[in-house]
Amino acid sequence: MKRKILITGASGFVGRHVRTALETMPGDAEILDLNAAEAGDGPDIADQAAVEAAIARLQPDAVIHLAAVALPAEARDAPARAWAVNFQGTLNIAAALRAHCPQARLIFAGSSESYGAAFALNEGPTDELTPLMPQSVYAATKACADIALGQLAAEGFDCIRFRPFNHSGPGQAPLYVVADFARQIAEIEAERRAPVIRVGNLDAERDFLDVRDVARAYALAAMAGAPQPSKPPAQPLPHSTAYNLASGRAVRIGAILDALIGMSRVSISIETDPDRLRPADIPRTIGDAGRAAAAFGWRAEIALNTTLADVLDDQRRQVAGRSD
Ligand SMILES: C[C@H]1O[C@H](OP(=O)(O)OP(=O)(O)OC[C@H]2O[C@@H](n3cnc4c(=O)[nH]c(N)nc43)[C@H](O)[C@@H]2O)[C@@H](O)[C@@H](O)C1=O
Repeated sequence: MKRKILITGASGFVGRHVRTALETMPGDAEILDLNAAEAGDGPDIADQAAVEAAIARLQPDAVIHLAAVALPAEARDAPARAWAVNFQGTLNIAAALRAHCPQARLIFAGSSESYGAAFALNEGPTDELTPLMPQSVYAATKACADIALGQLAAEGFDCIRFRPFNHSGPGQAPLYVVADFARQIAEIEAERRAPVIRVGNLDAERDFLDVRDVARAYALAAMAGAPQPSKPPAQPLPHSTAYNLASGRAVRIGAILDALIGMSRVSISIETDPDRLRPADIPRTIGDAGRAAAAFGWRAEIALNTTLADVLDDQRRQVAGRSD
């Protein structure tokens, strides 16, 4: 029997990698794409009736819920929309599952940003028992959805709350730091921009992952417990639990910039752009992903230099493909 996996936000950056992860994983997944299954762009997840109708009709075994206002700056500029999508939208999906497919599992893409000010409480890696102390609108919407799902999980709802740390990879929009720097370098190499790269806060330190490692965690969680014909059943995941997805080490944004410039064939100077500095930027994030390792054997596998090289190549291809 195929396991029906519904992905919200399937056509987004992470969604495309989740689809690939599911397709290459043992077990038999039928991928349902909420975007493609519906007319146009699919139901607005903030629209409860539309979400309910879609879930009642599709009857998924698991939902990987990725659809979100994912850019912190966008959430800051349109907070009502960010709350409607990230918080109310998540509750809508949970409510629809409970009403129409109570056996289904919800996999929630939360965020390390939810820990916010609490990162400063820890010297070393932050684990899942650290309080959520969000500092931005984006982080608050994700933290509240995480807490609300934790409450439903305590009542027996099958829900896995992931808290992924920063992740990058091919296909990421050049609005996020790695793809942003890579895009500027690719444009400089193509002589479409002066050899000056514009940057924000280079002193921030982040625990970076490759999106393909994150996508594998979501796919594993969706497939766990699914029958696998020629193998023993996958280790069932403990329910009702939050999991960090992290590498366990922090890298200075300045080091990411240096590594990307080091991969380039041109000479580039650096200029701080005050518009890229944020009102409240967490100085340092490091995650402890020991719980995910113990529960289902997940570890970050792809080296940061591989991610950076792949993102730079991806941006070079995109810049070369542009006619302007
Ligand atoms: C975990 C979290 O991860 C993402 O949110 P983000 O952390 O805001 O991502 P970012 O790549 O824009 O910033 C990372 C760091 O890099 C610094 N930084 C310096 N200079 C530039 C710069 O020039 N551009 C950008 N974008 N950032 C810069 C910036 O100040 C920050 O400290 C989302 O996926 C979100 O959905 C999510 O959940």
